[in-house]
Amino acid sequence: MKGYMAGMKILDSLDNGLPFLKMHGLGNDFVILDARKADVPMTAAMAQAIGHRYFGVGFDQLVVLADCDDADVDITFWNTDGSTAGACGNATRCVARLILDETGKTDLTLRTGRGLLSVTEAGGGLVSVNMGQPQLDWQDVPLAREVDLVELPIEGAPGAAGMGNPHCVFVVEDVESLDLHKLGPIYEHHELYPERTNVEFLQIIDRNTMRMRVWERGGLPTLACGSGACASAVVAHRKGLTERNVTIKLDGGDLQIDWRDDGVWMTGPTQLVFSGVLSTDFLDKIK
Ligand SMILES: N[C@@H](CCC[C@H](N)C(=O)O)C(=O)O
Repeated sequence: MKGYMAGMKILDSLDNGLPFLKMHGLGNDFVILDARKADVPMTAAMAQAIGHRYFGVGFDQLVVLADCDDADVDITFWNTDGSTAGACGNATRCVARLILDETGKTDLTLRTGRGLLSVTEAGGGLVSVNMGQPQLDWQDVPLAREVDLVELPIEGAPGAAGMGNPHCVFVVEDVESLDLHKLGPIYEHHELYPERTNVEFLQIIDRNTMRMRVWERGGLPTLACGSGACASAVVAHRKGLTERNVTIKLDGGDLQIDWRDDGVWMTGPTQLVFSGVLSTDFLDKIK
């Protein structure tokens, strides 16, 4: 420990602590741990403890980076309830920004639970990620049984799509008036979704623009959800409401989504906020 904190005994536990980065993509915020050089064992209980906004650092998702043979980096996503997710679009962009800067490359391949994702530097501080083709078979979302994915047998006839994680997408008249804390948990735990689901509410502005609010699986509304924006663009297009290329206006800002022949491309900004160190004292207590 250097500088004015040198000699403060309690701060010794930072010297051998665990470094992390705090980033966000449109206010969807992440703690990023780098397990490429040193092992970072993670458990559901540790993720919950680090994610606590008062007793920990706080995040919407915890992201662990690891080495792998077939991509620039392997990424695992944890939710605040200690569950893991196969996809997280905003965190994928944030990690992409780190690796683009670290390597000096303009194109990357990232491994996530969804498989290999292509990334490209989009200029102006933006990053584009190909989130892959949407999963449009009921078993892949997954849903509990075979139903019409464009009009689910749920009041309001939402649509379903998988992006490596499940999504339930409602189209509504007035998205601002919705009480996400009331509605979110009802649909997150709907019996049609055996692995629970992320829940998106869309208001169509025109054929290339939508407003979206989200309740994420894991039990919280977030300011943005990249995979949710991709799933929403897919559902809205399949319902005949929008073109394949849309601007999605989220609470934290705008994402560009383009459903092309090779997959759903998502383009948006990222922000590195700060770096820190989890103290050994804290880590000993949460292990
Ligand atoms: N914020 C994310 C999605 C994170 C995972 C999600 N909560 C899940 O459990 O599937 C995004 O930007 O995609």
